[in-house]
Amino acid sequence: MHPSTDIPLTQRRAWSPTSWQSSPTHAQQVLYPPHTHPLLAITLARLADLPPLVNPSTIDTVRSNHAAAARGEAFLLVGGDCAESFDDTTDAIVGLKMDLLNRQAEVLERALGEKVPVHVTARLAGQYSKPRSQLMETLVDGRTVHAFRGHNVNGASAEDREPDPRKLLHGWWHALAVLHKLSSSLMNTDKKQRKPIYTAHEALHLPLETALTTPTTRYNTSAAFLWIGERTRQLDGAHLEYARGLRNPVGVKIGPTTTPEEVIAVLTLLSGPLDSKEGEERGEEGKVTLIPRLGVDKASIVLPPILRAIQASGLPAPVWMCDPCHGNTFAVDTGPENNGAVVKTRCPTTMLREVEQVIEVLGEFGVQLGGLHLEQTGEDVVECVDKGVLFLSSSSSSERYKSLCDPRLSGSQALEFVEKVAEMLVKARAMGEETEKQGVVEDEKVVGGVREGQTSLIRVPLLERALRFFRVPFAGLLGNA
Ligand SMILES: O=C[C@H](O)[C@H](O)COP(=O)(O)O
Ligand SMILES: C=C(OP(=O)(O)O)C(=O)O
Ligand SMILES: [Mn+2]
Repeated sequence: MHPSTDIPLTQRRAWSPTSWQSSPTHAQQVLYPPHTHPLLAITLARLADLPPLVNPSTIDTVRSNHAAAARGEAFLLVGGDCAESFDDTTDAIVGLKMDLLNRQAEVLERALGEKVPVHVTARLAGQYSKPRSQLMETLVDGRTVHAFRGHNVNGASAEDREPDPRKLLHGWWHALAVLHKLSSSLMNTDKKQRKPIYTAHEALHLPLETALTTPTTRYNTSAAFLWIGERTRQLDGAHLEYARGLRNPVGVKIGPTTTPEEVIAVLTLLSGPLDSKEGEERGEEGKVTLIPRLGVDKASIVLPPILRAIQASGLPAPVWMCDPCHGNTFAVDTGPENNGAVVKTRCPTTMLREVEQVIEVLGEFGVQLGGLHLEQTGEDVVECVDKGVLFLSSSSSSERYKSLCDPRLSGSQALEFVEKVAEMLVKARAMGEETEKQGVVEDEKVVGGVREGQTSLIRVPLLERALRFFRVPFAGLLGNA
């Protein structure tokens, strides 16, 4: 799925916001009908003329937050919808999302203390373009239509599936409205909003992202943080070519089939320099955020070779941000009461186990988890469940499954989830400190030449203790909704 045909840097052309156009777009291109191409061109030109949605100085701040997270000196919380809806650009719904993120940040801050500031980023104000497993969908009436690709592209209703370029401009205005709420809340005198909420989305729709990128200064001014999805991170592909030139910090999702070679190639590519001649700066730590989304019980198999390869590479340290959502999605049939509707769901306890496992494996390599990436909403939805059924026979419960794409944790589930993750992080950090002290003692013991020249900390004997240390009680965790 991800060919390791990396193009050596020496063969790459100079980067520009459009240099990706000479690389293959392996998957997920939006196929606009030919009759809309003139309108697409006009729309993209209009978008390129609009003012920045996010100020470059904000992007610089976020980049330094990510550098701190890569060093273990900050924690990044990212949360929001799978597919943000234009219909949710309301004061109430955006407000609920903000309240949830603020409460989660408070929980994490209380747990991690002053030495580890928590920075909050929302999948908001631009998370309007979606990759899909199947780009076309056959409806019950036999018609084949485009799959829903996010409100930037088409509508969720079967009648509105033709990609429409005008939606890109609508997306810009919705993003502006949401950003206005985010920034004006900081000015409220009641001080409920204590810290900025930055914005992020998947850099999927390359023509759009290009239009919103400043050519000389290389900022994508539509969000502070952008990520490349699991389906579009091909090493020779257009998405990574686009991302490698950005000044914004960039995330890369990594699924269970990811190899160490791929990760090293991704980090090398995104850590610059931009071409063989320029003498450009090398990317700093935290420029890249690796976002494992492995699925439960995969971390101990997939991550160790990757961590080993990174530690041996001398490349700038990435942020490690766990997405426990995308590897743990499954479909359920909701039964005859709901006309046999099949919907996607996730079990919060399974997701939590993935976070625990990722923290544990990172800890074995002396690395702290630097961030958490959740699909969530502040609303009281029923989309993820641990036990029981998703839809009860009453229509009120099916009305509470509202997601346009993947299932989200409800506000109460997401808060409880972060409370549990905070406990895990505290334990992991305590373990890390203990291991480091132990490492110093070990190092002192070897001075004198017995193992001179060996700089690695001796972690293996501590592993067993670490595993015992980690057990977090799960009982009674996260009931339905
Ligand atoms: O959010 C991620 C993807 O867009 C989503 O998981 C794809 O879902 P699908 O498999 O239903 O297309
Ligand atoms: C598409 C997404 O995830 P992934 O690329 O990990 O499947 C997402 O985060 O919405
Ligand atoms: Mn999703």
